[in-house]
Amino acid sequence: MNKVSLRNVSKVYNVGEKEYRALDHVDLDIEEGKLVVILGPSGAGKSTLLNLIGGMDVPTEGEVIVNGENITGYSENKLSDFRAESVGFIFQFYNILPSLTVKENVELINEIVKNPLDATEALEDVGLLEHINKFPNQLSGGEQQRVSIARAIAKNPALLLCDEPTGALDSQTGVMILKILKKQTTRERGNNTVIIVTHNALIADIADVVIRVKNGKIKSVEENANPANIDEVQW
Ligand SMILES: Nc1ncnc2c1ncn2[C@@H]1O[C@H](COP(=O)(O)OP(=O)(O)OP(=O)(O)O)[C@@H](O)[C@H]1O
Repeated sequence: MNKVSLRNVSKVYNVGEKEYRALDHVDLDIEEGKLVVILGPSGAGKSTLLNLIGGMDVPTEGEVIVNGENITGYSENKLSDFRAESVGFIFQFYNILPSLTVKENVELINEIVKNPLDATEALEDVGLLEHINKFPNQLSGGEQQRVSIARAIAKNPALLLCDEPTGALDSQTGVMILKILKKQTTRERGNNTVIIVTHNALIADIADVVIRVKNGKIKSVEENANPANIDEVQW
């Protein structure tokens, strides 16, 4: 089953009299339970693609279908409900609340979704068990990023969208996070689909599917018949 389908999708930004075509008539299908990596040079349209798939932005033209729902034309409120129920985000910006402890930041998710994973378990997954009672300003940058990853994992969303999730992390911690992201796609966690935007071509080796984007167009979609073992990835 397709988790995500884009039909003839374009995104045009108008700044003054100038027009920027961030995505140009894109057609794309992504199956459920896949670990997908999107590669491409700066300005290629990768983040725009992620934003449209996650219902954070709307296309200028075309249709976006996620989980069988055609989200094109949804009102702001409906898009917000869709994001809350079905989508998890991991960004370069951590978006954690400074006045809450690590554990409380992850437990926030209990107010949004019906069947979250246990916050402590998610924090153990990302290697932060010993830091759960600290406040964010008592953590390193990489640890703060892992809190936001734990929160996204605890939500256990059908679609997990990640923009440079290992950007601030060393190779060893990055590998740990990639393993967790991969685990999200297993049947045990519900065949979730994980889409990772990255500049790190090494990460593409472990993906089930690699999508290359250039100048707002999909250049190629390749299935990896034998994804590399995550433990062998180093950068
Ligand atoms: N709000 C906006 N207004 C105008 N142009 C925009 C806007 N957002 C993105 N763009 C343009 O759309 C194009 C695609 O941007 P996008 O952020 O999707 O690229 P990207 O592939 O994610 O790049 P990077 O790897 O540098 O993050 C770029 O040329 C960018 O300047």
